[in-house]
Amino acid sequence: MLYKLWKLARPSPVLLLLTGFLIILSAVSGLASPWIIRYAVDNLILTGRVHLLWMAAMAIIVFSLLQTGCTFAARYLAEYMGQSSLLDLRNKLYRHLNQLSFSFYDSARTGDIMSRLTVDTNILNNFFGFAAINIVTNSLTILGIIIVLFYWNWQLGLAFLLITPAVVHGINTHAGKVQPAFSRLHRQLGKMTNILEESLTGIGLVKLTGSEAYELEKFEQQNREYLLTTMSVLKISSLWQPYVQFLTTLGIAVAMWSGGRAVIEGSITTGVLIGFITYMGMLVRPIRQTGRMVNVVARSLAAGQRIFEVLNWEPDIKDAPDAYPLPPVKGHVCYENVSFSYDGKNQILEEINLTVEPGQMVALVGPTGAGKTTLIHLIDRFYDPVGGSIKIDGHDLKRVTLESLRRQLGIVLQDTFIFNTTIRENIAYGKPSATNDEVERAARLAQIHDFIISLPMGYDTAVGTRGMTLSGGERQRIAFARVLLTNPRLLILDEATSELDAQTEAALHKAIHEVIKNRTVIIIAHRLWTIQNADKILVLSGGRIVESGSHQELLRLDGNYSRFYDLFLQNKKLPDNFDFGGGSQAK
Ligand SMILES: Nc1ncnc2c1ncn2[C@@H]1O[C@H](COP(=O)(O)OP(=O)(O)OP(=O)(O)O)[C@@H](O)[C@H]1O
Repeated sequence: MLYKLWKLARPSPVLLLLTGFLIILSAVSGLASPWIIRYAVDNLILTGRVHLLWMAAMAIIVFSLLQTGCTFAARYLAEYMGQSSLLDLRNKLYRHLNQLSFSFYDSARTGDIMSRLTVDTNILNNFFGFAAINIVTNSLTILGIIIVLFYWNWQLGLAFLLITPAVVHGINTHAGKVQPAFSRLHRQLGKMTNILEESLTGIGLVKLTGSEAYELEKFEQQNREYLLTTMSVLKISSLWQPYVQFLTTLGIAVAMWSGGRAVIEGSITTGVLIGFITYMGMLVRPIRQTGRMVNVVARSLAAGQRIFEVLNWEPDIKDAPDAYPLPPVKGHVCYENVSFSYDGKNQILEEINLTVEPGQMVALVGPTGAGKTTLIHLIDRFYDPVGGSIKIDGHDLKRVTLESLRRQLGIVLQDTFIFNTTIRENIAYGKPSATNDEVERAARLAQIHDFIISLPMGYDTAVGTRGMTLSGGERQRIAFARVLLTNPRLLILDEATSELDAQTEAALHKAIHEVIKNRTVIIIAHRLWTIQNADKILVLSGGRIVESGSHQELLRLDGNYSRFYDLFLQNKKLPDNFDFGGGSQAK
């Protein structure tokens, strides 16, 4: 995992070398002070050369300044390298998430994904910058101190080494417990973010159903779990600091005892003992920090694992190796024996055969759950059929590039997505280069221009999260304008089912009328107007086409459609639960 993280970071070799050099300089200058103290005690203080003491004091200050400068520069460079890598990583993750198939998001937990992209990358932030530099600096400092101690007096060095097994054992135990604990912590955070994300997205439903208390309880429970998990992590990491403090004090006591005797016996000088004890004191910070860094590394490994999991998710639907761009679409669509299942068990569509000629409008009608939306999501390749094939102008969709296909399709779904930005940007979403005139022309055709200019800020009006400040009819007409701007030859529409007032209904019809002109249109029809004007109507039930023909042909057939149409005339709306005679849904 560490190697994978290293490969991910790909730091610049020049900056890396420079940082390494600065770290070594910082560690060496940090080691200088006790050495100077030893010299000053033995050669200046005990010999009474007071007038030279200022030089020793100055030397300590100079080395300390050097250490400060080098540490600053090394940290800054390491942070710069770390942040640059993270910038790339976040972009890479986001690009990857965009490439994943639509089906992935059917079951994915958005909160969890967001937490991986933000929290986990932020944890790596510590690892690449501050942890990496601390680990290297501390290791060098500890090694340097050990070398100096042995060089001064190997017996005293050995006394120091007495505490080493306890330190190593401590770090090991610490690391073994800390990593799983942090993995638990991250999972818990993902769960909490998920609950938050879902309840805020569905805040309307939460309020309408008076479920605030229920949502609060769910959140509080996860929040409590998070606290418990955090406490278990803190218990492990809090023990570490006092443990190291005790060990080093133990080392100092041993040094005092055996070193003091050595001074009295004359085998070492007073300066050596004082220098030795100063070094021992200096050890507390790097050892303690190394333990803390074990935490950071453990957290980073857990975070890295979750990030690599994202990068390993493969899109189900991607370009074939020999995929070619779909030539400009004329609008001929052909479904040949298409069948589909979401889970490999329940057939949602069976043996669908359908041909749409360029410029035709085909309406799909059928009860809820019949498979209408699924059928149109096979054209945009949100899903691929499990049997049969779909062709546009004779090109099998699996052979053309996704980008060229989707760029040429215009799709307006029932639950239109509106971004939290201005109306202008929402309309220009599929074509950011569009001029103001183009945006306005599209809005006029979609019968929404007059409404937009009646707003105080006109096209620059911000529409709130998911277009909350707009009505359903207005949102849909903005979506029409968005599609008109890209001028697609093939248009797929899912008409709104909701009841609209007469004026909005009329505006929407006029908009649809403009939108469908000179295009091939496949429309999931919920309204009388649309059905009557369709060149062909397909009645879908239980995943099969049970009747097909023009409105008049189907009425003459006097079958399910005509019964359904009579009902429709009475209700002014398609009855969702009408039995079209296609049997029960295949599920
Ligand atoms: N992402 C999915 N994963 C699994 N099953 C799904 C998925 N989407 C839809 N289904 C199931 O597939 C069947 C057909 O759904 P589909 O949305 O295509 O019907 P529809 O005719 O468009 O219905 P409606 O008119 O209510 O929108 C339904 O039984 C539905 O539960």
